[in-house]
This record gives sequence, C-alpha cells and structure tokens, in this order.
Amino acid sequence: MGNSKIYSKIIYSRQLENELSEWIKKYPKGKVFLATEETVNQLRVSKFDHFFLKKGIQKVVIPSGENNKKIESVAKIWEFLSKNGGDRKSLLINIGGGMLTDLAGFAATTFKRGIDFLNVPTTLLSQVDASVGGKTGINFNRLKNEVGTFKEPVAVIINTDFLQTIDKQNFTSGFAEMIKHGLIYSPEHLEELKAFDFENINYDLLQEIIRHSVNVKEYFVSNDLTENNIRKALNYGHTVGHAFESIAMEQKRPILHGYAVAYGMIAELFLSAEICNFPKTDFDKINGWLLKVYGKFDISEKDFDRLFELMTHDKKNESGRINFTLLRAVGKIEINQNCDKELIFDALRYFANL
Ligand SMILES: O=C(O)C(=O)C[C@@H](O)[C@H](O)[C@H](O)COP(=O)(O)O
Repeated sequence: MGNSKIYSKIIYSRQLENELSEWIKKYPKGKVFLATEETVNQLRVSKFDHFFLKKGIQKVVIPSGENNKKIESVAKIWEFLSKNGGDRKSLLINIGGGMLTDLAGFAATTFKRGIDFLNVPTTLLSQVDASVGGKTGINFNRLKNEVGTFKEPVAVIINTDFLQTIDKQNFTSGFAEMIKHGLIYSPEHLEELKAFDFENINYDLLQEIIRHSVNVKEYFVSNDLTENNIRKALNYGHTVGHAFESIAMEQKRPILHGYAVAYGMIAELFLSAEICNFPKTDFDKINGWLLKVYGKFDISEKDFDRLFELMTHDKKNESGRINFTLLRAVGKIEINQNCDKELIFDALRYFANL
C-alpha cells in the first residue's frame, strides 16, 4: 500500500448483515472472527449472534472503557485468534466505539504480522474519525495511543442506526471531531454543524453530515497515510487534548475523548491567534460556541508542568520540539508550529481562567 491512496471501502448502510455477508464470503470458511467490547456486545452485537453463529464466526469480548485500551486486551485478542486457527488469510471484524476499533485494529495488524480487519463503528466518534484512516493503537505508560500502527481496514461500515440510542454525552463527544473537520478544512461543514439541532436529531440529515465529515478525513488520509505532512491537520486540538485526557485519567476524573479534543481546540485556538494571527472575531465566536457545548474542564497552575510533560510525548514532535497544528483561519491550517513552554503555559492559563 502506498502513502497516497485510500485502501478502505467506506460503506454507508443500514443493512449490516447484508454488507457483512458480502465481505465474509471473500475469506476462507472458519477464518473470519469477531471482536467487540462488553457494553456494545450486550446492547448491540448480541442481537446478531444468530447471524454470526450461522456463518461459523467466533467472538472475543474485551472489557469496555478507555482504561482497557491496553496491551493485556490486545493479548486477549491475539490469544483468541491463535487458539481458534487464525491465519494470514483471516479477517477480524471489529464492532464497537473508537477504543475497540483502535485496539482490535492494532491486534489485527500485528497478529502474524498483519491480517485484514473490517470496522463497524457504533459511536459517532468512531464513525466520523477513529474507525477511518488506519491509525490503530493502544495507550501505554499513561500516554495516549503511544503504541500503534498505520494500516487501513479493508472496509468501514457506517450504520447510523447505531447512533439512535447513544447517550447525549457520547454523541457530543463525537461531534467535537466533526467540528475539528470543519475548522481545519471546511467553513461550509462548520456552518452545517453550527445549525445542527442536538435536541431534535434528524437522522437523515445526520447521515449526510457524517458523510461530509468522513470526506474531510479521507482527503487528508489519502494524501498522507503515515502522517508525515498534511495528515497532521487531523491532529488539531489533540496536542493539548490528549494531555487533558491523560491528566483527567490520572486524577481519576476521566473525560470522553471528544470533550478533551474540544478543550484542546479551545487552547490551541489561543495559540493560533498568537502565532498565526487567527482572526479575533472568529476566535471569540468559535471558542464561545465550544465552551457553550462542552462546558469547562477545571485545571489550575499546579497541573501545568504535568500537562507540558505529557505534551512532550506527542507524536508530531520533532527534535525535542513540541509541534502544533494551528489555524490561520477557518479551513487554513499551519502544521509544524513550534511553541515554547511560556506560550503553552499562557494558553493553559487562558483556558484555566475561562
Ligand atoms: O487520524 C488522524 O490522523 C488523527 O489525528 C485523528 C484524531 O482525531 C484521532 O484521535 C487519532 O487517533 C489521534 O492520533 P494520535 O496520533 O494523536 O494518537
């Protein structure tokens, strides 16, 4: 696979069994496996048990939650594949949220040096972001996605029926990655998101908006799969966001990934204004909107050193410099923007005082 083409097929469909059947028949009998997570299994997958049983597909279930995005969970999948005759021609179907598709994707891309996998994302976050684009991984040493691979799934099946019952917090979390797509690439997408009615969700409209968001993600992935260059745009908000997410976990007050990214985008918009002259009127409007939707995450001066330390592990960094993706305007990105410690502390102070 080259560095400039989309390998995955993105399928928008509410006929999950039909779509899966098409893929399952491409693989040898008995060599297709299913990985999912506990809550998704209870609420979603169990009603397809009969379908998977009929196809001779065995299932492994991983405990839910970000704290289980770890090597022990990957080992459980490796062991399951190994014991049940998984081989190089196998397919692993991953059904779940971003934690599961990242983790099981990683297990698939490392088992026997890599087998095919197919993602069926069940949350908004995984539909618009995590399941698409081939970043797989796990947390390690208290660092987000510290170990992982770049390899795209053979297909991603996006079924908005799954979203009809997700809770508001998880919906809002996924929405942050869509806002990010609007900010980095498309003022039009940002406008349609601003107009979206959270309280009264129109699922047909949502399907369209999801498609627009995934198109943005695909644009960057297809031009730079392994994040050497413009794919770094997709990481807007994540340098500070991942640090917030990690410290929240350390302090036993976990926050959802999308909320952390929203907070990170607020702080990084401050840096964008300082370094790239992001326009003041848009700055106030966007940060006001994010604050209204996502509320606040409390941090104080005593957290700044640890937050900074966490940022020194960001994967975009080079030669010991913390590299941000910033914005010159909505839809205009500047990658590899180096900020010194003092300025980063100013951004954290701005955020803490909001
Ligand atoms: O696909 C990408 O590239 C992204 O950066 C998208 C992010 O929203 C996503 O959360 C990603 O998994 C973060 O990756 P990381 O490389 O910062 O761990």
